[in-house]
Amino acid sequence: MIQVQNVKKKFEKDIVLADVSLKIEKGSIYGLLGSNGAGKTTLLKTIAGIIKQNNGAVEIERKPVFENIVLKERLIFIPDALFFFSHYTVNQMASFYENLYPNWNQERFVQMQKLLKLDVTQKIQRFSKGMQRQVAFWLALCAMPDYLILDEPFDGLDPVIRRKIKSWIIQDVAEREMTVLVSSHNLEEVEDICDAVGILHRGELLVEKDLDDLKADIHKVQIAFKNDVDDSLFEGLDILYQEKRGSVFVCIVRGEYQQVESHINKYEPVVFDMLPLTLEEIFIYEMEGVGYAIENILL
Ligand SMILES: Nc1ncnc2c1ncn2[C@@H]1O[C@H](COP(=O)(O)OP(=O)(O)OP(=O)(O)O)[C@@H](O)[C@H]1O
Repeated sequence: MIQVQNVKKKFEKDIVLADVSLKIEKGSIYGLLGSNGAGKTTLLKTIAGIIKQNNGAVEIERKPVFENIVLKERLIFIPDALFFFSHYTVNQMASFYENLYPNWNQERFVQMQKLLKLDVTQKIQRFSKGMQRQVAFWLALCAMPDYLILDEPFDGLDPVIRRKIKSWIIQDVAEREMTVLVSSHNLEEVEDICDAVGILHRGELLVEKDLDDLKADIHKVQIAFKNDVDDSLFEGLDILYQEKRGSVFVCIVRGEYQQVESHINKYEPVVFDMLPLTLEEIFIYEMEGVGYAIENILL
């Protein structure tokens, strides 16, 4: 488990992380979203133990991460700007990783090469940007980390490789309870893999949600009635948003599916649809609730 408690980080006088607390359960994938300059990379580097917070605590398995060599053998951070030693081939870089990470899996390295089809004798810096990113994931996943921290990880990967890498990550989470923290500007980019999402804005975590709960608990409802309905219909629902399009009411309702359904059915609607919301729509309504327009925060 990763636990961040009341973390503050300043660069000179600039407060980049104001007072951030979050918890990432073992074997889960957490998406950290936010606009440019929100503080995502700073938070990721703090959690990876690369930089030290000014205040608060960053712990993995209840131990401080900063300068913790034992923990770092089980943690990999893939930054947005990749780093490889110049002139190193994939094989040489793999040997470097093998020395650094005790759980290095050579068998997996060979298997993944068959799928990625990259030349292990090629100098990494001669590869394209997307191919270098493939190498970063390849090496990271062969180090068998218990904690994988990814900063804008999918930029520059083609859709086929992106899907393949996401499925490898999900497999490691499912099979050996790897814990993943991934940052992105883009909700759609991470919504298919994350269990929970937090939105960071100007150094503060605005909302943090478990996605299954969130999706199960919020619905778009379209209803129409033959005659006028009395106000008790809406009073009995937790409505986040409501508009009338002709004779059809369109509402965003929070609540358990069956409860909402049975409440509305009592009023004998002639049209009644309950539709799931996209994650982006859910966040738009949630963020409006706390006074922010999500369009200004995410892509
Ligand atoms: N080493 C540093 N020295 C001084 N200021 C820094 C340093 N690193 C980051 N900052 C500042 O901290 C703020 C947050 O930067 P950070 O890279 O964490 O944001 P981000 O959310 O990852 O942004 P982006 O999505 O654009 O990558 C920015 O204002 C940045 O200028």
